[in-house]
Amino acid sequence: LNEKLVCGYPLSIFFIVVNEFCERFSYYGMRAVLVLYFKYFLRWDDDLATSIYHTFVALCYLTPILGAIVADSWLGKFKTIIYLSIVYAVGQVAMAVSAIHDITDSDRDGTPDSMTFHIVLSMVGLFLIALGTGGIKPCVAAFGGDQFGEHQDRQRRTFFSVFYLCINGGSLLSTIITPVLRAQECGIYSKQKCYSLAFGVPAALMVVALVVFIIGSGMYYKAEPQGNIMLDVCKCIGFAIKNRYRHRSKQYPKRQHWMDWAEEKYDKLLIAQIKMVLKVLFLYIPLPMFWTLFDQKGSRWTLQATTMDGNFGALVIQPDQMQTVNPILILTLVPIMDSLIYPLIKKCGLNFTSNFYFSFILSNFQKTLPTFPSTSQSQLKLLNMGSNSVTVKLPGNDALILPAAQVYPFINNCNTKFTNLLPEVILFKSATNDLTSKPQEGNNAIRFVNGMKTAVNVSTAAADFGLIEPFYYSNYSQIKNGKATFTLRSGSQSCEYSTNFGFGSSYTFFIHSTLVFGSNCQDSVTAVEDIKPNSVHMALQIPQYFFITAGEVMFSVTGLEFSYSQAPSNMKAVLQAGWLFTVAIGNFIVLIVAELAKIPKQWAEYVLFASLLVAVCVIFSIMAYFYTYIDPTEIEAQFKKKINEDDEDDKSKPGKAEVEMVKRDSIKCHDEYDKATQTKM
Ligand SMILES: C[C@H](N)C(=O)N[C@@H](CCCCN)C(=O)O
Repeated sequence: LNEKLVCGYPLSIFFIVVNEFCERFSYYGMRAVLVLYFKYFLRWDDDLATSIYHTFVALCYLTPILGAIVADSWLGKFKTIIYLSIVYAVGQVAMAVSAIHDITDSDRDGTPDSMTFHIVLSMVGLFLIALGTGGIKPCVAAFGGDQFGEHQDRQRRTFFSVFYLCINGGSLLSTIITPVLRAQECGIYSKQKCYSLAFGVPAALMVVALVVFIIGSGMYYKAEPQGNIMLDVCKCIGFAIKNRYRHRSKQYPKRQHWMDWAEEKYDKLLIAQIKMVLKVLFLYIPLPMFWTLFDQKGSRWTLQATTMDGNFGALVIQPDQMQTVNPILILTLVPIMDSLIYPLIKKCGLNFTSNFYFSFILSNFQKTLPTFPSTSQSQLKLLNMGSNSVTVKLPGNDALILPAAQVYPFINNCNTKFTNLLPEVILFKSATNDLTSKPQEGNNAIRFVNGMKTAVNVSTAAADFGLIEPFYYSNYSQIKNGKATFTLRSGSQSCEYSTNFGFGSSYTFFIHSTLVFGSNCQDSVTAVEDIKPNSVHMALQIPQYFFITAGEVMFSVTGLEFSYSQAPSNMKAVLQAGWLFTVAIGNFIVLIVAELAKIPKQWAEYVLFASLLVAVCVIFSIMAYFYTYIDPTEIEAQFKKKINEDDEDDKSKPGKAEVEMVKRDSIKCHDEYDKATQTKM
């Protein structure tokens, strides 16, 4: 093993933890902005964005099985990590390139002309990333563990804690940084949200991760591939099922466990080890439901944050930055749990690792959208541009008093004819480009109506509304939250109008006919709220993050330890892959619900998930209650002792010992065992 020690730790593990930090930065940084990239760059709806996001996450947790097989039976962990990291980095670069809108923006209007190119490239990129990140996942942690000798148990445990903190450190930094990069504007011909930079930095970090890992190359202990234990396990289970089926008639005596039907061909130790694994895998059945809720942080919760108010005083939080709450809480909760809560619970005589906990999603809902006309209706807006109130009578409706400089939104059936309106009342039918949904990414959609008899030019530092003809209105422009000052210009004369914006609102500003340029035009513009600003604060997501993270600390960290401690020595990787597989299933459940169930109300979907988790928790508690802890090392030692004793006996029986030797090695040499038993017959 590694000779170079620093403070009692092999020097090589420093390269491994730095590699993990950079790799997790790369993964979580890209993941943080992914759903917004789908929605705002590829222009997918919420359900499609959520589905593709969860398909990707599910794929990331299916590929560990592939990585474990390649590493164990062919390349070894070191080479597998190197090769798959290259695939991973290429995938990240493909994502960054796919987000450059200028590549296909031949008319230079800021939107890609061939969306297919961007979709195909980003899907290829995501596939390569899933292959890379999932493939190396079971290898990196195990490779780190391999660097410690038998006598370094304490150091190995500390390594795994530091490893988990590195995961969350990388995740924390990247979920702060990449949303900031995404919010920047960049481009060659036109400026757009900088998704290419938000994906480019994670790509660079993956290259750094690879380089750091290669630098440590000379210092690692590289265990040789041990043969494919996963294949052996599958073959043994397959044989047991086949053999049980062949001997289904009542004339054959029953065996204690169905796996015992593999005894004719397979070693008793392997069978005992498989029984241990199956026992744990059975306990895993309810687990995917936790991941179903947990992994919605990156999809539904981020989309929910886009409709919320992110103003934290001195700090304005981007919707995707809310995901940082999870690693911040992990970094604070894990030390608190480890040093305070767990020892306290232990003192009370409870075995904590046997308990799994759950969290509920506290969903908050908001209604800041107005009632929009149905397909059989149209929307009218009445604007009194005069200086006195007027009474308006619309056919089939009561007379209404419309105060000066006020707008009245009115929904009616398309066929109604309006006549005899007072000349100072402007009647305009909402144009097809009226907003019917919240403006993108917490921005405000603003337009102007010119009630003057002369054309007016309106602009701000961020947007130009152009020249608005008399009694016409401009197109919408996106304005960020905070104070905005609009300059209204007619010929050489101008005046300024300032107002404050929140998040996600839409306003129509009416320029009065009475406006006098050169004076203060603050009182000559009326703001009419078409869509209310986001009224629910993003801080309300913090409790739901707290609960889900508390669940993660108690469930994920203890679950990992549980999987490791209950796995036979040669099947630790098998169970790690099984554990990660539950994450994949969890993401498939979101996929099924988002795509197939199509629950119209978001709150109903949240309630469904929370109820399912409660039900699963009850079932899981019952299963956990009946689970009896085992000590795999003890069981394996007993088997080995028995084999040694049998060996001693067999030495005195010439001929038989040779056959039994072959039988013992049958995990790897089934064919030899078959031949040996045939010879014996
Ligand atoms: C960042 C997050 N708190 C974390 O620690 N993630 C772990 C486990 C993820 C399991 C399912 N998404 C990681 O290895 O990234």
